Amino acid sequence: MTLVHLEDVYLSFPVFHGASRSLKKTLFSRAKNAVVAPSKVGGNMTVADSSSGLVLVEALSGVTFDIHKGERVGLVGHNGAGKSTLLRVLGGIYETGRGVAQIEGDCHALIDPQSGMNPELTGRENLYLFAYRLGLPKEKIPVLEKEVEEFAELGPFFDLPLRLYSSGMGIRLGFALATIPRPQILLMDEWFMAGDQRFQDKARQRLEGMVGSADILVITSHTLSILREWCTRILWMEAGKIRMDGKVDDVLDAYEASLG
Ligand SMILES: Nc1ncnc2c1ncn2[C@@H]1O[C@H](COP(=O)(O)OP(=O)(O)OP(=O)(O)O)[C@@H](O)[C@H]1O
Repeated sequence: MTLVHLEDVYLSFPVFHGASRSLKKTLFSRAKNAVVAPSKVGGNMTVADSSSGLVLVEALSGVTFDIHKGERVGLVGHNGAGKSTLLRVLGGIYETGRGVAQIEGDCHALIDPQSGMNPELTGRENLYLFAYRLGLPKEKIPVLEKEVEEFAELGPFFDLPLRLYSSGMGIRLGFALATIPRPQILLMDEWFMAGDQRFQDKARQRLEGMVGSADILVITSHTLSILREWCTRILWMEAGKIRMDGKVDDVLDAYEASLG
């Protein structure tokens, strides 16, 4: 069974510059519980302990939803609404502070195209490392090697260390590697689609194959046309909470209207 079940999930981050005078002034000038009113950027800030002055940002605040097999869910919301944090909770990268996060099924997160890559190794060696981590059988590697080399189009740079790559070259290789698995639950951050226009077109084709074979997709994006095309359901997040959850056109129309 493939399923995502979140129940009353909370996650806060400590603010290490919480001691700054101007921030304290802002927080303590509010009501007794010192909560900064929801703004159009970031999660709410609270003073967790007034004696130490520990300040927390509430990235997720009482998030509850289920996602079932066959659903393609888009996350929208202002900057700092909690979309990437939610994606990281689903991917098991962050533990929840409170609440239940139940993820049933093999899950793969496309969040940072270069995560897990070693800058001292060549593109080809990074491919071997990636295949080893995935536990792929040895006989599959030559086929993958050809596929990645052709897709990334790095020419002689494929056999040079990653530290010599431009950022776009790093993205090409990272993308080619990260799109090898065929998970049941696919999590995707929009940064993943960076790269030059020609590469984006190729990348899109490759992604479509990956998305098509996944049982569940969760994608964050500020590009609403992508969400309208790829999703069956939208979660609109605001300051760590779900503001609206429903059909693509209903939610995106309301979201667009709120942008003014
Ligand atoms: N590692 C971290 N340490 C401290 N605060 C964090 C951290 N990650 C996120 N936050 C805070 O949590 C809140 C939610 O951030 P998140 O990155 O999830 O937002 P987002 O909706 O993905 O934003 P964007 O659209 O700008 O990418 C923000 O207020 C942010 O400042």
